[in-house]
Amino acid sequence: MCDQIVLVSADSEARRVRLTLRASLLGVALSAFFTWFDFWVTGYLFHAVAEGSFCVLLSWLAWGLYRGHGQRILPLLGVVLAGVLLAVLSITGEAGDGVLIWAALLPPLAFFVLGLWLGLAVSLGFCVVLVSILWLRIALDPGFGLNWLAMVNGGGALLASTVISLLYEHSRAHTARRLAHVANTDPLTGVANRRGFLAGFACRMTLAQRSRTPVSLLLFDLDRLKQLNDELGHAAGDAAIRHVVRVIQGLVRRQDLLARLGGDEFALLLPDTDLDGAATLAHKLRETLARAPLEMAGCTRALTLSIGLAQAEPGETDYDRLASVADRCLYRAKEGGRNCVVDRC
Ligand SMILES: Nc1nc2c(ncn2[C@@H]2O[C@H](COP(=O)(O)OP(=O)(O)OP(=O)(O)O)[C@@H](O)[C@H]2O)c(=O)[nH]1
Repeated sequence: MCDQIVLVSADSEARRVRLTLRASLLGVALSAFFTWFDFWVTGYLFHAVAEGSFCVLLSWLAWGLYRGHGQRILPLLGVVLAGVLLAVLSITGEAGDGVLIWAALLPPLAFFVLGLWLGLAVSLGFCVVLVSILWLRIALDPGFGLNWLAMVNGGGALLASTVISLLYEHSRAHTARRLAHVANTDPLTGVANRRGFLAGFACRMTLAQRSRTPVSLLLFDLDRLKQLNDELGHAAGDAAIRHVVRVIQGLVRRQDLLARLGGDEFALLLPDTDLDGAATLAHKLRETLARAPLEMAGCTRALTLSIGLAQAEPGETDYDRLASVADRCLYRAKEGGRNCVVDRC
């Protein structure tokens, strides 16, 4: 639930809802115009009534989205309404063959507003329902104002626009996931970077607040990386950073959040863990790393960590205070000679 990609996709869902609200407002303006146009200029009363009803329903939908209600169900309702309107226009045949082509607008709208799977379901459902009703009408009533050729053209356009929208939405969603991954991940180690950590932090703290469980933070820093870089080269320093991450990943739980904040500084957020539990884990990390030396550039080096700890206050969701306590402890660990854990400061 607190996965960074999930968080970013929730963010893009919120953006989608905002765009849907704007599109609805545009739809309100357009349908109001066509209601007036068909009522006063063309005299198509049936169309004027349909467009007027659409305008009222769309205004209600836009108002709901504006108030932040039903952000899942209202967009679906909006697309279904648009489908019904397009189907009614196409099925009546009053405006002739040409109007069927407007049905091809529904798939792009559905994919944009509802995303990949719901968009696909609604688009295919619309294709099946519309084509079946039109086929029945043509079969039962040869005088109906639509011919087979118009039907094949309209059905083809509808199917083509479904396939194009599907391909587009699939590639858009893939690119969004990829970008989210790159933006939130440290390329050297594959764990979260500072940005990913802060997103995951906010989500875990909110869950902990709800469940009233303790959360602790470890800040740790690899000891004497500069010296290692100078002696064995930058590639060996990189290997040391990756080794630390590998060792720690073997010791933490799925719900813990490990991140490289920058350079040789790391953070580990431990949900459902108090300060004593965090201190036990911190000692284990330090000892395990010290017992797992890394072979690099032809020699074996034991790596050590300095670790500072802090436990969040009940109800606390702010990163800065928690990080400043853990950072103070980390500073003391470095001052105290490195390769140690400081849990109270
Ligand atoms: N190889 C490598 N080195 C890095 C990377 N990022 C930062 N560094 C180096 O890591 C060193 C970190 O230095 P410090 O944390 O100040 O000090 P330290 O040598 O680790 O010593 P203490 O932290 O005081 O124990 C700097 O020399 C940085 O240039 C990286 O991605 N790869």
